[in-house]
Amino acid sequence: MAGVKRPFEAVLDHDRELARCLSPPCLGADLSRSVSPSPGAFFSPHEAKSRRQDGTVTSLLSPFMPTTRDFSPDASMLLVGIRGAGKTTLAVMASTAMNRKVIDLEIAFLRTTGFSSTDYKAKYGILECHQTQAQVLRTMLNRHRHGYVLVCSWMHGSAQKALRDFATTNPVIHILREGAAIEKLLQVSEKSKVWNLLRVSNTVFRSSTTFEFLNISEEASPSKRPPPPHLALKHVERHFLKFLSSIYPAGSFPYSEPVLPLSAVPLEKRRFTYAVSLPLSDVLQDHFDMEKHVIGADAVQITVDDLNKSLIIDQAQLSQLPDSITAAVGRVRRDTVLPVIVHIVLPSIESQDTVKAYLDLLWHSIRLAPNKITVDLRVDISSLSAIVASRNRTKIIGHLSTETSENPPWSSPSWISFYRKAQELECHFVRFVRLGQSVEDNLEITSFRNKVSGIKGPNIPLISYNLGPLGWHSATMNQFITEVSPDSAANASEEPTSKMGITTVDATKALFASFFFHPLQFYVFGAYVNKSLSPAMITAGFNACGIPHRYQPHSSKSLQNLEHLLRHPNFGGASIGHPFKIEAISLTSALSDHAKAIGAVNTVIPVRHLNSDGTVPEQSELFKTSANQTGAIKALYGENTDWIGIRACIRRGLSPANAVSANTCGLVIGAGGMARATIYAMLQLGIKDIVIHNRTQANAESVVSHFTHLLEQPDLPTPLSESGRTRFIILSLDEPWPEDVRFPTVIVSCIPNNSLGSGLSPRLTLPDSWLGSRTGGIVIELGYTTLNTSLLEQVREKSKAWITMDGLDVLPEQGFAQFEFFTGRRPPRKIMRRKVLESFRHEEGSPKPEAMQLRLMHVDHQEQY
Ligand SMILES: O=C1C[C@@](O)(C(=O)O)C[C@@H](O)[C@@H]1O
Repeated sequence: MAGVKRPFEAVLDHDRELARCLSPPCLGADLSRSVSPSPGAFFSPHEAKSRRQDGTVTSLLSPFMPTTRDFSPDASMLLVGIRGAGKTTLAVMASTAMNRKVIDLEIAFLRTTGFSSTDYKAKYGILECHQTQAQVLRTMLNRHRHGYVLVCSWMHGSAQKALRDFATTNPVIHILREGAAIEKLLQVSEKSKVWNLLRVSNTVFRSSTTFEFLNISEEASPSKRPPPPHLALKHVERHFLKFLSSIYPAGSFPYSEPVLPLSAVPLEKRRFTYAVSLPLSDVLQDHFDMEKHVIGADAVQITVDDLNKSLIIDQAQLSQLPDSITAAVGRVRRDTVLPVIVHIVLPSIESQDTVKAYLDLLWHSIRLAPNKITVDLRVDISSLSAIVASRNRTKIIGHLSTETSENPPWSSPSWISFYRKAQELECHFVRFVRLGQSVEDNLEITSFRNKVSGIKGPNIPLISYNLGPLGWHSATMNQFITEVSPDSAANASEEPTSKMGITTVDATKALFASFFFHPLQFYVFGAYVNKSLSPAMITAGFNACGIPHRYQPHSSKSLQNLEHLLRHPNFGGASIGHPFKIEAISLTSALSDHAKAIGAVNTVIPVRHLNSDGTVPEQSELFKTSANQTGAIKALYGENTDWIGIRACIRRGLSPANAVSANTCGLVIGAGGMARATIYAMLQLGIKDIVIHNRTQANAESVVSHFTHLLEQPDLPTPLSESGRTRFIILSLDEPWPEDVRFPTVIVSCIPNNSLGSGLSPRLTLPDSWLGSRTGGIVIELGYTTLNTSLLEQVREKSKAWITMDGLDVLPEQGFAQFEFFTGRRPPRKIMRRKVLESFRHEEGSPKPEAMQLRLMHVDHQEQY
């Protein structure tokens, strides 16, 4: 739905009025002056005043932070921001994902008064218009507290008051866009007006909203090649849903929750997890290659170390920091699947100016809903506790770092008193780091950890280690969320500085070198896997992360003679290929819920420790006890990652116009193990009409009966529990498309297209009448031996609205999940995707070389689901 758009001049008139009402010392807003923006900024640095005439520093922001921020899953959200920020598009995305209605306040105003805001203002004057808008706003907010997405761009005082009241019970989100993008979008000749409007609106909305989301536009960056059009909106959609899921309680987005295995295991529950520390200025660089910097990391820490510099050097620079932090959090959240930590460095507590600026930045950062934020434990408890109380779902790391040679030893009681302070603040983690001064410091830290574990009160997980070369040992041995430098930094600097930390690759290599981790042997098993691309792909991942495991293909006529490989103490795990995916269940002692539901496995991992009652531990435990360890194998655990790969490709390829709704239909071709994984992926995405075509009707019937039975089970986990009226329909090619079923927008062909099985490359095409979707859809051919299948050619000829994908798209996606099971580490996605494309050798149906080149180029834009 589209909002009522006001002419741009009307927007400016309105905001000129508004600027007059704003309090001068804090904002320094004067729309009559023109400013020239600096690239990437939301407003001009020279205009924002933060130092008063008398020399005292005022608050950079007016923190508005209601403490009640525990929203119910159905709490309506209100999106506010200026025209052009993309509120309506985002509202539609949220409404589809959460199954809610959108209400545009401009339309509500028109319906209530019979006038648009502009006409009403012309007829009754500006004050009357503002009052009526505020009334409409209050009425609509009161009536629609649950189950809606509301959109509003009114900024005047009475509207702001209504926003603040609503924010005490519901999420009120300020939507921003970079100045360059708004400028381009609105095509206004006087650019300074746009920049001034942005400056004012940011200040206004920051004082009446609880959250802020930067709607990053790819076109805002002139140096970056834009992604293909069908992907541009997907990036925005994924980014926004990821942001919303950090605000709403877990489970609020049943069809878009993260499904990668490590996403379900908190960083502190795994062994050796790393937060790669990226300086704010690096993240904001135009050509910043995010993946290169986060290889092997489990979280990304944005380190804001600009406070000292800014206060001394440049007030204007300081005033830009909130915008920069917003932009950096946006980029990291959009470009990775990793949790985001914001770490603002407080250089000194002697200067009140610095502490004040520090607190302002903390208030601001909490608005961005990062997964974690650090608070410096030197700051007084009353200032920090207000921030902690407003944290919503953000976890708090009580932080203390001493980097000078006078820093107190670990035996000093001051560390213990800071730990107690963190307990009082109800921090979720404590992080203590100090410059290592002797090798003995690494031993002292162990006794310090023991001392902490004896402290009365809540047992807050402790992250503690020594910095610098003398501290590397303790940093490597720290169990979770160790701060590390990006690998690229190590490569760039020939002589590591004393403060430079270890990288994830260094740490991983050190764990293997010191026998904490052991090199293991992995396989892909199948009847004919000599040409499998998995070995090249997974090995590329191992190498990039500094992991010395080996992965090899092993073709075999049967699974029965593999026992010696599966029970070898060095066995690390295996991918299971065609035709063993169902039979491989018989090798396992326990299956994941997904593998059980699908009735097929494609991943087997060893279990080295059983529970005391002899059962296999929870999946999350396996990462800790079995990954990267040799030793006697007590059992095998079976998982299915094919559905994760198929789900990721469907999500990536479905345009917002084809977003899954109650009537979406999926068509599955085939009835083997991959067809089962596909049906399961469709159910997980909320597709409720599933049509199956298979040459042998009896096999299709058995698949349908399998899933019908599954959906009848009580206590199904979400989102399967939502699949109430799911219909399964078996159709043969000579039948017409059923009248009461929408044309399919998701088509997945699961026929193996290598020279196995049927012995045929598929020549299958669908009746033209089945391809009736006017908005096209996505067709995925799961095989990758033959890329240009008849089906893919058929839909490509039909219309550009059909997006086609093949096994070269699905293989890495399922491989990422497998890599996590095999190593307990996040996969380097681009490297693995690239390796698959580079290693591919076609059997027939040669893809044009330039087509492959194009695919390699697009690897940069592929979504991270
Ligand atoms: O289906 C496949 C392909 C595969 O078997 C291969 O040969 O690379 C690897 C499996 O993990 C995956 O499920």
